[in-house]
Amino acid sequence: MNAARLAGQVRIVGTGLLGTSIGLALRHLGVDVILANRSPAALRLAIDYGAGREAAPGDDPALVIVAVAPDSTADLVAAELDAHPGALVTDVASIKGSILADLTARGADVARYLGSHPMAGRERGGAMAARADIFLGRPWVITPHALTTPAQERLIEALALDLGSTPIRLSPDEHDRAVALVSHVPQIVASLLAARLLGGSAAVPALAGQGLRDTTRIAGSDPELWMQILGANAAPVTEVLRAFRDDLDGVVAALEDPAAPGAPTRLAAMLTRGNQGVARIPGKHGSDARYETLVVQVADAPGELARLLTEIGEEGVNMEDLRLEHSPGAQIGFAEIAVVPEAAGRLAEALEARGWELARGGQTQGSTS
Ligand SMILES: NC(=O)c1ccc[n+]([C@@H]2O[C@H](COP(=O)([O-])OP(=O)(O)OC[C@H]3O[C@@H](n4cnc5c(N)ncnc54)[C@H](O)[C@@H]3O)[C@@H](O)[C@H]2O)c1
Ligand SMILES: O=C(O)C(=O)C[C@]1(C(=O)O)C=C[C@@H](O)C=C1
Repeated sequence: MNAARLAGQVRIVGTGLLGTSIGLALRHLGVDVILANRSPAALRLAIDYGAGREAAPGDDPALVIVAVAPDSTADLVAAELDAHPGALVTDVASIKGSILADLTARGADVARYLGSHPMAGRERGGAMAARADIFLGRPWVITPHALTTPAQERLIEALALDLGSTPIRLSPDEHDRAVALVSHVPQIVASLLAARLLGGSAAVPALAGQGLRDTTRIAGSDPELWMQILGANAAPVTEVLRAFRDDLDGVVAALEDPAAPGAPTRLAAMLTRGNQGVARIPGKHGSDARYETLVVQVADAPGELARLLTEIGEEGVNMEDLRLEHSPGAQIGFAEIAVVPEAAGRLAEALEARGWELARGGQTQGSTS
C-alpha cells in the first residue's frame, strides 16, 4: 500500500461511478473514507465493493467530495459546508461556473468550497461501473475563485495526485469554455452520429468497424446526466457548435459538387486540419494506428523505468514505441508503451500480475473508458 498525500478522513457524498471510484482509489492508499448516499442500497453496494465505510458519530472529515448529478451538486455542497464547518468541500461535477454562482447567490460559505473536475469517467454511471484506476494519467481540473487559499488548492492537488491524475488550474469560466470543446460538443457529435444509425436495416450497423466504434462510444452515456451538463453550459457549447455547423456546411457544399473548382482543396483542407487537431491531443501525437498503447504508472525512482523495460522483454514482447509523461509535482510518471495489438492484452495482464499499475484510458487495451 502506498502512502497517501491526503491526511485525515475523506467523506464522499454520492456513491455512483465517480464517488465509488474515488473511494476505491483512496482506500487502496489506506485513507479513511466515509461514504454517504441518499439511496441505502447504493450506499451498501459501494461499501461492499470496499470504497469506504458508513458515517459514524464523531467523524470529522478534513475533505468532503460531493459526487452527485450536476443539478443536485450546489444543494449538497451547501448542506455539507453547514454540516462540516472544519472541512474543505469540493465537487466533481462536469460544469463549474453555475455551481459557484448558485452557492454564492444562496450565501453559502464559499470560502471553504473549491470546485474540481476529473477529466475521467465512463459512459456508464453507478457504483457497478466504478474502478479505482479511471483517474490514472488524466487531467484533474481545479477551479480556484477569489476566496480560495493556496492551502486549499494544495489539498485538492493532493487528492488528484493520490488518484494518479495531473492537477490543472483554471478559473470556473475558463474550465466551462474548455470542456465545451473537449467534452460537451464531442458528446453531442457522438450522439448525433450514432442516431443516424436508427431507422434503417440492422444489417448496416452490423458492418461497423473500429472507426464507428471509436467515434460513438460515448453516445451510450446517460441522457439525464448530459441534459443537466449541456443545460448548465449552454452558451459555450452553442458557440462551439455554431463553428462546427459552419465547417459542416462547408463540407456539404464541397461534396454537392466534388469536382467543382475549389471543392477538392476544401475537402483536403478539412481532412488535414483534422490531422493537425488530433495531433494536439496529448498522448495522441505520433500515435500509430498499427499499435495498441499501454499506459503504465512508473514511480519516479532510480531504476524503475529500466525494470519495466526489462520485464516487458522477459514477457517476450517487442516494444514498438515508448513515450514518457511526467505528472507535474508528482513522484510518478507514465510510460506509454506501443505494442502490436495481439500482444497488448497478454502484456497488460502480465504487467499487472507483476504489480505494475496500468491506466485503463482510451488508448489502453481492454479499456472501456
Ligand atoms: N460519468 C462521468 O464520466 C463523469 C466524469 C467526471 C465527472 N462527472 C460528474 O460526477 C458527478 C457524478 O457523476 P456519476 O457518473 O458518478 O453519477 P452516478 O449517477 O453514477 O452517481 C451519482 C450518485 O449520487 C447519488 N445521489 C444523488 N443525489 C444524492 C443526494 N441528494 N445525496 C446523496 N447521494 C445522492 C445517486 O444515488 C448516485 O449513487 C456528476 O456531477 C458528473 O457531472 C461524471
Ligand atoms: O470517457 C468517458 O466515457 C467520459 O465520460 C469522460 C468525460 C469526457 O468527456 O472526457 C465525460 C464527462 C466528464 O465530465 C468527464 C469526462
